[in-house]
Amino acid sequence: MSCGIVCTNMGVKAGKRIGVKGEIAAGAKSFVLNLGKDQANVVLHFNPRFDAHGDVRTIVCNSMDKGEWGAEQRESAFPFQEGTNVEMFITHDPSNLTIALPNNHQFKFPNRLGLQVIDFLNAEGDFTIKSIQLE
Ligand SMILES: C=CCO[C@@H]1O[C@H](CO)[C@@H](O[C@@H]2O[C@H](CO)[C@H](O)[C@H](OCc3cn(-c4n[nH]c(N)n4)nn3)[C@H]2O)[C@H](O)[C@H]1NC(C)=O
Repeated sequence: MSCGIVCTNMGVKAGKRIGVKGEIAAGAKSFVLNLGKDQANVVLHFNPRFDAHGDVRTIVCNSMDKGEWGAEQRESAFPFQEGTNVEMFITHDPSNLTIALPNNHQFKFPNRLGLQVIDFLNAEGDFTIKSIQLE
């Protein structure tokens, strides 16, 4: 069950950019941004783990298709600090999502669902969204 913000009907087409600004809680263990069609069809589950599920200062990404998790992808960069504000940008095309992080870190995650339009976004865990930009 989501306890953070939930956006639906966003209508973000390929090539458009989603900007998310928010605050990472002091003492954060983990937070999640899910983007996709809906809660069960997630093209990007973005999960920075400060210390959670056995991962320390690791970004874990995955997808969910009709409620089923895909294969995890771990990123080496971890440009996050507990108790700070952060801004991230996500764009997508038919093949990939591109995630732009602080300190000019950027990585790609495959668009496994072939999603053309991102309608859904939710945040969970130790992160409070302050603003969302659709550009
Ligand atoms: C080593 C054998 C078991 O593997 C582990 O299995 C765990 C359970 O499936 C994996 O954690 C899940 O990984 C998923 C992505 O693949 C999701 O991150 C899942 O959490 C879903 C979730 C968390 N949250 C959340 N709400 N609030 C916070 N802080 N987090 N909301 N949704 C996590 O519980 C975890 O990533 C996985 N670890 C490895 C190394 O594979």
